[in-house]
Amino acid sequence: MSNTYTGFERQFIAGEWSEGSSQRSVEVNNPYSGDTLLSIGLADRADLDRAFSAAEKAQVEWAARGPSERSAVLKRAVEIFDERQEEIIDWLIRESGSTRLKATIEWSSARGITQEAAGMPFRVHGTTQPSDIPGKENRVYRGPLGVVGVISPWNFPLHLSQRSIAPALALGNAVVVKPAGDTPVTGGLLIGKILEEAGVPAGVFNVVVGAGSEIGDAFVEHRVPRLISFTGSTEVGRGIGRAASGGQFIKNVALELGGNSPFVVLDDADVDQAVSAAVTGKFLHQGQICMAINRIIVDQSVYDDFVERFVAKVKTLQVGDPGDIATAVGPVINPKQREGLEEKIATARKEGATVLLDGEIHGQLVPPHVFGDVTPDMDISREEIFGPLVGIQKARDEAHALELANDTEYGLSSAVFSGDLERGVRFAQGIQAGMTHVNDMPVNDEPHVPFGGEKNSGLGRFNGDWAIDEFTTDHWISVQHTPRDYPF
Ligand SMILES: NC(=O)C1=CN([C@@H]2O[C@H](COP(=O)(O)OP(=O)(O)OC[C@H]3O[C@@H](n4cnc5c(N)ncnc54)[C@H](O)[C@@H]3O)[C@@H](O)[C@H]2O)C=CC1
Ligand SMILES: O=C(O)c1ccc(O)c(O)c1
Repeated sequence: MSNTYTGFERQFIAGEWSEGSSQRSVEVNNPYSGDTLLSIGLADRADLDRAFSAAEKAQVEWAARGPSERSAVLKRAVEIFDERQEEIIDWLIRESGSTRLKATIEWSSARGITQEAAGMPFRVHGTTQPSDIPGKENRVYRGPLGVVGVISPWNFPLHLSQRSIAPALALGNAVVVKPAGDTPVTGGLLIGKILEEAGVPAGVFNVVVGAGSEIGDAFVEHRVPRLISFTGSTEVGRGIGRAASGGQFIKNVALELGGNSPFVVLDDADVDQAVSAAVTGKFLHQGQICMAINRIIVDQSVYDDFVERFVAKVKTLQVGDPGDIATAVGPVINPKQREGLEEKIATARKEGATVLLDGEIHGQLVPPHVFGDVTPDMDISREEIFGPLVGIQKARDEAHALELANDTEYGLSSAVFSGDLERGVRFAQGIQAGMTHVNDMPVNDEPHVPFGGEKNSGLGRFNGDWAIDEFTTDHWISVQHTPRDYPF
């Protein structure tokens, strides 16, 4: 496309692209090449206040527009996703280290939720309720919350912002988004360009790029937002939940947090199919996906066969330039994440795991590491890895496999392989998670099915009707048609 978007070095507030007012700025670097893509002056508290004030003001008129008008903006945004597909994919590769395959998947996911959201303005239903009080009519009106605050992470920055932004806007809310510092363009500013081109009114959508440490708390505690939609670590999400529900201005939260997905292979599984699912479910985006496989649990009867075939297939993965269509494993997002993975590798070795596969780390490129003879108490079993490492545990039998699968504080996604589908479903029903996939990998998302977790993986669900529930609220209005008799 000839007229690619430019001017990302600014905030998008009240329909204007303006310099951030903080003294601090952030350099955005390509995780593979190390090249500086751009430098942005960060937003300060005053910028944040301007964004929320603009959103509060613009939301009233936006909500008053008919459903077709709001839907039309989102439908135009879908067209722009199509017109600018290569531009969007290129930004995901350069800014987030996404491989071309993952960037294409993410473009499709973000486009898909935008298309799903375009139908949501027509799917908001109120109700009437009977009353025991003579002459009373009970009406329940369902409408927008007002202003929604979105805080998104760097791993699927475009989709994990858009899957909250698009439904919130469709349902008559206004939005302020704070993307992660590593991915301000794909996590927010690019969406600003797309929605601006699609005709979103000034102030209805705003992007503030700022340090979590400088504006993070102010964002969550602000008077204006009625809901904070956060995706990121459980540690940060816990604090946001406390601040949102316990601050001066109480508000709801939608939290999608960490995961520790078990991938279970039962004794009657198709081992080849399980191996293929496990390799993609572990190493797509270098494992930096909340749903990614975090633990592989294999019945002892097929353990050796699975391990041999899994390691052999992992060895064939190309590690390198994320822009090369043949690359399966690209760079991790930043040095901090790489250092964390180096620590996890050292800890796994120290705790006695058997090294089945390893390799040299070069810059942000961490090659796949596979550990065997892993036990549930090891760090690599207990913590979210968020990288191209995995431990394989041996289960005595099905009951032991389920015990191992549930031995975690998390409950986001999961998977089980069996030659008997209904056995797989019965096993899935025993897993304490928001999502389980039978004979498939745990990395799955579709715009119309409930996405979310249990336990310390978060609160709430995204997508489809579940998003409508998250981003709207009920107002009970009773109408007393005839004079009521009161006791006093
Ligand atoms: N479940 C998931 O989808 C994700 C989980 N993670 C986990 O989190 C770890 C760290 O990754 P990060 O992106 O640094 O996640 P993070 O949880 O630190 O940051 C996520 C978002 O929250 C913002 N933030 C941080 N502190 C804040 C505060 N006090 N108030 C308001 N906003 C704040 C960040 O700027 C970013 O936009 C990863 O190693 C991984 O384990 C990270 C990304 C996604
Ligand atoms: O949290 C995540 O990592 C993540 C990634 C991709 C998705 O489609 C999604 O819903 C969540």
